[in-house]
Amino acid sequence: MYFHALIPFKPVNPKTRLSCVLDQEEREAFARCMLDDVIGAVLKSGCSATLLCTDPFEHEDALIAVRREPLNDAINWALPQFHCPALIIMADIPLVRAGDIQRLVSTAKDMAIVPGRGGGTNAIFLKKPRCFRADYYGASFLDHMRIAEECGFSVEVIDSYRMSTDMDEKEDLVELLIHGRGKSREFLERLGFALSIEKGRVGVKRRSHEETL
Ligand SMILES: Nc1nc2c(ncn2[C@@H]2O[C@H](COP(=O)(O)OP(=O)(O)OP(=O)(O)O)[C@@H](O)[C@H]2O)c(=O)[nH]1
Ligand SMILES: C[C@H](OP(=O)(O)O)C(=O)O
Repeated sequence: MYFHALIPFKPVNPKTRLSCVLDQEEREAFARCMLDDVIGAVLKSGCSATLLCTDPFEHEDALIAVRREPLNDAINWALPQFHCPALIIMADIPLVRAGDIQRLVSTAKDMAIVPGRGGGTNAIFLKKPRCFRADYYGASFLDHMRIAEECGFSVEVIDSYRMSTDMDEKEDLVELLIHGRGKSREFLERLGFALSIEKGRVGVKRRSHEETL
């Protein structure tokens, strides 16, 4: 079935938690590459994409709505306008594939939710979006489960490595370098990022800087 994906996107000064390894221009380019990977998976899954952007932005494969208010206010402005099921999916999950999205939108429950690592929420599929309210930040997964209960929704929690892995901190880049197939992995490699395999957990290093991050 055909669904509409709402993708919040912050094109200006995004991903500040990656400032230790990427400057602002690089973070903006990285965010665009991740967005391209996510939009690619969304379209391939048969859904359409609308970006909810904090600033003016253009994308040949998506509709754009510019909403300057904070994330939750922007989503909660959009949700009541849906008269059909809707998918909210974050732009920083570049490992996502079309099959993952198809699994999400084919849930038999009223809502399917994908937790993000560290307490967040990376995707929510809502059969009745007008009844729901977004509450991102903090332990948003728990907050969204509570709101679903208040709405009387049945819920499927989707266990998906690829959709749960968002690129928030430098350690997350390890997953992208190992499992990524799209533009964002290529982008990191072009900047000189590579795995740093020493003892303990695998890390990343940026070869151009000759330093282990
Ligand atoms: N519309 C909208 N989208 C946002 C906003 N803040 C973040 N996003 C998007 O929401 C998703 C998850 O956001 P975060 O992981 O917090 O990304 P971020 O704010 O760029 O990263 P940090 O600066 O490191 O917190 C990404 O798709 C962002 O592009 C906002 O204020 N408005
Ligand atoms: C928006 C926020 O993202 P995180 O900071 O957890 O990546 C959340 O998922 O609630």
